[in-house]
Amino acid sequence: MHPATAAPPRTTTAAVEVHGLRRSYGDFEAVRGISFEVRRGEVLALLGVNGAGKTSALEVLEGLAPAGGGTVRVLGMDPVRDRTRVRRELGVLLQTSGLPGDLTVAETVRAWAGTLTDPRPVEEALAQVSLTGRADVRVRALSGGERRRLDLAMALLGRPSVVVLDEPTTGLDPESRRQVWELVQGLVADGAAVLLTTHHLEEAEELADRVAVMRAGQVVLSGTQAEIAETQPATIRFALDAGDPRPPVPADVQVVEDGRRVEWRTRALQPVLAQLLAWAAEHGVVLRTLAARAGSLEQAFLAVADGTHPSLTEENR
Ligand SMILES: Nc1ncnc2c1ncn2[C@@H]1O[C@H](COP(=O)(O)OP(=O)(O)OP(=O)(O)O)[C@@H](O)[C@H]1O
Repeated sequence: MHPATAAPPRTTTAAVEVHGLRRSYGDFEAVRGISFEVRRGEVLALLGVNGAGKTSALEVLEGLAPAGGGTVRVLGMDPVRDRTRVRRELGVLLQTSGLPGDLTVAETVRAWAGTLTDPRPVEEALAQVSLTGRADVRVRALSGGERRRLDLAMALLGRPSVVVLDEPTTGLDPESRRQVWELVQGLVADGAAVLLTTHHLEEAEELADRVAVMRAGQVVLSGTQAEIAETQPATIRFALDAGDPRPPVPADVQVVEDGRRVEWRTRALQPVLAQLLAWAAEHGVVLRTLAARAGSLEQAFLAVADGTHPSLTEENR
C-alpha cells in the first residue's frame, strides 16, 4: 500500500488521544502535562478561564505546533508528522479566521473546496449554516455572526470525522447559536468526534458528553457532566418569617444565613429536603421562596476558576 493513499490507521478506540501533553512559550509552560480522549460520536468540551491553555493545546492537535512533551494522536496519527493525512480527516474552527474580504461567500467556499478531496457541494455547505441567501455577498460585508458561520462551513467542508471547534458560537445571536448546536449534534449523530472549547457553560451543558476543566495548563477536573456536577454540594434556599422557629439542621449540612434568608449546602439533597419539608409541615411554617438545586457544572467550573474546588491540590490552587 502506498502511504499517501492508505486509509488512516483505525486501530485505536478514541479518535483523539492526548497523553501528558506539554507546550511552552520560551520559559513559560502554558500546557503542563494534560491528558484526554475524544471518542467517535461524542463531544468533549474543554473548559477553562482565559489563559488556561486550551488554545495552546488545540493548536498541537491541529498540527500547527509541535508538542513540547507527551503524545497527541488523531485517528492514530501524529498531527505534525502526518499533517497531510490528518488534515483530510480534521475540521478546524479557529478562534479567529483569516478569510480574504474581497471574495464573495460562494467564491470563498468554492476556492477552499478546490483543495479538498471530497468536499460538500457549495450549496449544501452554505445551507448547513444558513448562508444560502448571502452567497453573492463579499466576505467583508458579512456581519460578525455570518462570518463565524462561514468559518464553520469551511471547517466542515471536507466532511471531517474529527472536528475541533474553538469557541464556535462567540458573537452569534441566540437563534444562530441554537442552529450551530443542532449542526454539531447532527455531526455527532453521524459519528464525528467533536472537541469544543467554550466560555458559555450552557453550550457545554447542551452539547458535551464529557467535560475537561483546565486551570493554569492542567486538567483539574474531567468526567461526564453529571460526575462533574456531583463534585459540588446541592443547595436548598428558603426564607423564614420573623418569629418563625428555626428548623433543626441535619448532620453534614453547611448553613449560610443572611437575615431571614437561609441556604443549606448538602451532599444528600433528597433526604435533607424531605426532612425540612416534614419539619415545616409539622410546625406550620411556610418556607418562602423555597428552591432546591443539585450541584451544577457551572458551580464546579466557578470553583475551579477561583481555586476553591476540592480537587485542586495546593500546587495548582
Ligand atoms: N504566542 C504566545 N507567546 C507567549 N505566551 C503565549 C502565547 N500564546 C499563548 N500564550 C500564553 O499561554 C497561556 C495559555 O494561553 P491560551 O491562549 O492557550 O489559553 P486559552 O485557555 O485558550 O485562553 P482563552 O480562553 O482566552 O482563549 C496564556 O498565559 C497566554 O498568555
